[in-house]
Amino acid sequence: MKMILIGENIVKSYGLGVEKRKILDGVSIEIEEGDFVSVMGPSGSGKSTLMYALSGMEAIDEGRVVFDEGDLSELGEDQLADLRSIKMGFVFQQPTLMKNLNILDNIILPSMRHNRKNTSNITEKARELMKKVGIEDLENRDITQVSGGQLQRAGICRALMSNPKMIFGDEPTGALNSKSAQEIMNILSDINKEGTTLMLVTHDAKVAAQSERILFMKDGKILSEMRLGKFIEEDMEDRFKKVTEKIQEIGI
Ligand SMILES: Nc1ncnc2c1ncn2[C@@H]1O[C@H](COP(=O)(O)OP(=O)(O)OP(=O)(O)O)[C@@H](O)[C@H]1O
Repeated sequence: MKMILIGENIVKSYGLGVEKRKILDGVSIEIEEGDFVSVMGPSGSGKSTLMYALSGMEAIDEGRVVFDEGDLSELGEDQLADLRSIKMGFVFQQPTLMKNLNILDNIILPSMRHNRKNTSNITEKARELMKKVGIEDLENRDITQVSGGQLQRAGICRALMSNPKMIFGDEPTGALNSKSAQEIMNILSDINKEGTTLMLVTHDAKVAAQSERILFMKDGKILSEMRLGKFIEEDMEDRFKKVTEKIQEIGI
């Protein structure tokens, strides 16, 4: 299987002089195309920083990141921005949508940067995605007129507009009630089943239990890894138990 993402010995510090703190302390990671990886760990352990380092959002101090066979250190800022907007998709806890635009326009806005001429194709694609995630009737709504779960669905549509190879999710279900959270997880799982690689940072054992692999981080290092294999709904209870036991065992 082809590796979509390789991180080798990543070191990243924040701050200067006596304030300098190592946030990633020699992290190595390999993610196969089509994989679904969750990252768990205590608050401040470096999970989000790892995600930003792997997606080229944050420069690293040492080590190497290779995404889709390209070394990120060889790319300039503009090339990195292009890579992120074409081959990667991002879903955050709270989607950052524009208040003065309706849901549809928010979804298509980032795609206009690359494809100004073909707006009808872009709109068609956005409507197709909105249908897929069940918000097709909300395109004219203001972002203040929809629920948190609906807003997150719009965020997912926006992330999928460029058919990215990989989706990075930083607590994508963190702000949602458990029903909406599971609905978002079902959407993300379906996207993964269709071949998109998925990496999620989460505090939620139920979310992590639905992934194929879990990386457990502490103090800027990957402490251990759990391989759960492809998610099967019937195994949820077992998987959840395994994850919670591991969390207790390693004390995170
Ligand atoms: N831009 C920054 N400048 C300085 N320090 C930062 C910066 N971003 C993150 N940090 C610090 O790095 C550490 C790791 O942050 P990070 O967000 O990666 O942790 P996390 O494991 O994702 O935590 P959480 O679960 O709370 O989101 C924290 O102590 C944080 O305060």
